[in-house]
Amino acid sequence: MKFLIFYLKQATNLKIRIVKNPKELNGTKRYLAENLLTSNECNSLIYIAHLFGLVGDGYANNTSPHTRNELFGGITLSRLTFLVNLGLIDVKYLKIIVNVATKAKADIESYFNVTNLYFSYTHLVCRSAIPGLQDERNDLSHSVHADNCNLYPNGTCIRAFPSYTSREYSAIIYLNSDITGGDFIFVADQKGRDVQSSIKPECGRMVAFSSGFENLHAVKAVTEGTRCAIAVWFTFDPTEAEDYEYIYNLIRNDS
Ligand SMILES: O=C(O)CCC(=O)C(=O)O
Ligand SMILES: [Fe+2]
Repeated sequence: MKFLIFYLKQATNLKIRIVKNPKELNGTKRYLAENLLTSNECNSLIYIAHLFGLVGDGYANNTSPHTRNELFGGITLSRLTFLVNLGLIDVKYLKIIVNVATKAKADIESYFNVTNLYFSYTHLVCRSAIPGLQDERNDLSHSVHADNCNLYPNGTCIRAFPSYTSREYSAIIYLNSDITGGDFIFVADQKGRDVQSSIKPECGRMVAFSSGFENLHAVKAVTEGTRCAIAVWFTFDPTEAEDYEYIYNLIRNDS
């Protein structure tokens, strides 16, 4: 038993490993890392997403914001905090998300040599293939886009509303691989034909990148199963920051 506890403690402090640099991913300001989460942590978050995830949460209640062949749902950090405060979810699940988001922030600051990033949005999100709607699919799960600008057919990307203009860096940390499809791709064109690199979701794997036009990306169709991830965006603008201080206090008071 003692050994098991020791092992679990060790496991949650896995050292992040950078496995691909921008060159290996065929672009700039992007990298791939492993070991952000243990398999226990991934399973815990998938459990919470299944139990409490709302279809459309985090997408202004739109159940299929990107493709009608999949259902999107999840839990935003603010709703999770609300449910913890109500006593409906154990604070340990909130801790896992806050820990991984905090690790991702530190890793991104160190990799890109920047300081003073703030969390701007944290979201546990799953996308599920809708059975019966998968035959001859040739759409993407998430079409080609940049995270902080609006991409236009003439190839320009304008940093203006309705895109999230304050986002500077993006991190997607994957929770599972038991799906068909769902690869994340960096692309050089709007149609997503010129793929620069592609990443298979896997528990604890993180793709991190600057949120601008230099990092056009998309998600390939998920044709079987449910693909879950934690998406975190970072900003330099404190007025756009999520209230992590409140959440840190909530966690601290619990332990
Ligand atoms: O889930 C992913 O792999 C990427 C999602 C994404 O690009 C986004 O939400 O902006
Ligand atoms: Fe994105």
